[in-house]
Amino acid sequence: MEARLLDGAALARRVRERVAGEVAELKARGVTPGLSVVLVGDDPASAVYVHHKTKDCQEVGMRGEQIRMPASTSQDELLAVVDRLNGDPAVHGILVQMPVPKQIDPAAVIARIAPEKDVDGFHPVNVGKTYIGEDSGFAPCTPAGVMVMLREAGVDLRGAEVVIIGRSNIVGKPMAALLVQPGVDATVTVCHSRTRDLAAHTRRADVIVAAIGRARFVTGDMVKPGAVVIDVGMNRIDDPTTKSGTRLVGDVDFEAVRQVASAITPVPGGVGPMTRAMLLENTVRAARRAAGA
Ligand SMILES: Nc1nc2c(c(=O)[nH]1)N[C@@H](CN(C=O)c1ccc(C(=O)N[C@@H](CCC(=O)O)C(=O)O)cc1)CN2
Repeated sequence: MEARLLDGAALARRVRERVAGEVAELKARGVTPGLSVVLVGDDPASAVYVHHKTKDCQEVGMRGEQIRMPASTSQDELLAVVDRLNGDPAVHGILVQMPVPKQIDPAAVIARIAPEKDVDGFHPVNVGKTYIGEDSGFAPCTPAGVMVMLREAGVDLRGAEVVIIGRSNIVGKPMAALLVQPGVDATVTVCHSRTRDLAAHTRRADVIVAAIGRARFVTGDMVKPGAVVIDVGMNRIDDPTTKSGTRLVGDVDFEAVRQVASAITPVPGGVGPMTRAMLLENTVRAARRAAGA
């Protein structure tokens, strides 16, 4: 039997509706949640993501601001913008779109964002809070979105074997932190490019989270029948049959794995829309905290 499709786009719509209600309540109290998104350079994919983020804000009634800076921007110039946003009470959330040009150290920029405005959840204070299960911080949007998808799909994580492929600071590591929290109680293995016999790990997984950044890396024979497969990958590959000549695929060989798994997320339309929705949720939470609500 083919796997159930976990529709991230539909779930993200529901999250946005809920956030819109929360925004309306805050506005009635005189607070308009505001997100400032900073894009340095002109990477076309990043420009599209930033445009979507500010548009999402406006659609739920929040203030969404886009700050574009040239690719030649120095680290000090970017830090000065972050400082200004840190001090602006109308800005509740700050996000610097990654990647930044090579003359800028991303860690220095992330560390400069006020933790209470770091709606990306990348600041060391928020990383620490995510690890110790302290919910006064912000969890990074992609793993937070995956947690909501698993919960809404009714996946029982207690004692489940979860194998994460990828150890990035944005996805793999925080994903592991969220899954092992008491109350979630998954048993987590984090695999990466140096893992020996990676398929031996994935084949015993009840849940696989693929976030390695390699197109169609997870093949059907790597998946235990009935496993739940979450695809975080976003890889653009050549496809002469499309108008653009390219196509977006995940880290999972979707057609093969859907024959084996019990549930699977598509790319596009899976984890990506939930990442955007969780950013709205973190921003409204930041505004609520700033208002003392
Ligand atoms: N500061 C940050 N930078 C980056 C992050 C991040 O969370 N914070 N994540 C990624 C990019 N990203 C958000 O910024 C992101 C990318 C794509 C999607 C998405 O919805 N994708 C769609 C497909 C889009 C397409 O067709 O190209 C989907 O999966 O359906 C959401 C968020 C790196 N940088």
